[in-house]
Amino acid sequence: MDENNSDKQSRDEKHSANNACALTVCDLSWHADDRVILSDISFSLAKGEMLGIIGPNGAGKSSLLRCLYRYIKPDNGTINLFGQNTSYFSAKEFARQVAVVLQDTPHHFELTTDQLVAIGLTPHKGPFDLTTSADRRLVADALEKVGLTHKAGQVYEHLSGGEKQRALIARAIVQQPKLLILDEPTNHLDIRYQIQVMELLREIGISVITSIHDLNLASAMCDQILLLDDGRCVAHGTPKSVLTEERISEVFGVCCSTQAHPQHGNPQISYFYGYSHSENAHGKSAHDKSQWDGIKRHKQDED
Ligand SMILES: Nc1ncnc2c1ncn2[C@@H]1O[C@H](COP(=O)(O)OP(=O)(O)OP(=O)(O)O)[C@@H](O)[C@H]1O
Repeated sequence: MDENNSDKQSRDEKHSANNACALTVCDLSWHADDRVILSDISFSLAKGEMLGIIGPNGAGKSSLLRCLYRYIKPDNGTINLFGQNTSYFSAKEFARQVAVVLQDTPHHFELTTDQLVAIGLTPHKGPFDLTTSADRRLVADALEKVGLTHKAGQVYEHLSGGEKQRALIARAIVQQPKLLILDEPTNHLDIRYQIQVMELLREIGISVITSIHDLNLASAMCDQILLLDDGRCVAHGTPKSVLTEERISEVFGVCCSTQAHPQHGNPQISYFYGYSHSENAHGKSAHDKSQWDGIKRHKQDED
């Protein structure tokens, strides 16, 4: 009897551990054209947390996201969502659980913004289901969240780049996913909407994985950061643990200094201009820390 109880307890503990962990990626690798693009990537993401994927151009950020949303099939590795291997999900089940916002989206011709946002309802509807007042409310609420209520009836193609981006995020909200994956969602946005969109993504309360180039925005908004370089995970952890001067200099080939942000306390990065490596992160020689330290001391002396 005792043994059964302890078995049950350990099963329950395992179950709740799985539930707390929204996504687990284990040993993921992918190659294309005889070249390794992603190599042995492993990480996990807790329920409700935001993970920022950062790294230089060509590091593999979009490729990793494509594996996660099943656009490409990795050669090796597993991706579990709330303890279930996503490769076994039907397309509809996957769409109920995972929403994706990409940089380049196909043309949506003459759809109005609210019609585009309503597409997010599709995985939850049968082929003959009619639009309900609850559906309309979901769409209206999502448009309000992204500040586009006044554009509801406007043709989506006529929106600005930033408005289109926010409309796509509204569509993802309407989809009510458990995991939201975004590829550089702040690209087209002015600074106000960059902050607003990232804050909105945090407020939704679901697990979010986003690639992002702005390291300061990632530092301010992400719970966890995964730093990729040449298809490998160089570091994974809190912004404070990942965004060190040495690592940023080494991976991105720039000279920088960090200090705690006065509001949130995570690293705020200042870049020194005119000192970047001429070669990119993959081709550059080993990071010469003393060189960067010398430059920083020199700049400080000058000031
Ligand atoms: N289908 C493919 N076939 C061949 N090579 C590919 C393919 N997809 C990606 N790559 C290569 O993999 C590398 C990583 O590309 P990826 O788009 O994932 O990088 P990224 O980190 O998102 O870059 P960026 O910051 O520039 O958007 C690049 O060198 C790219 O050319």
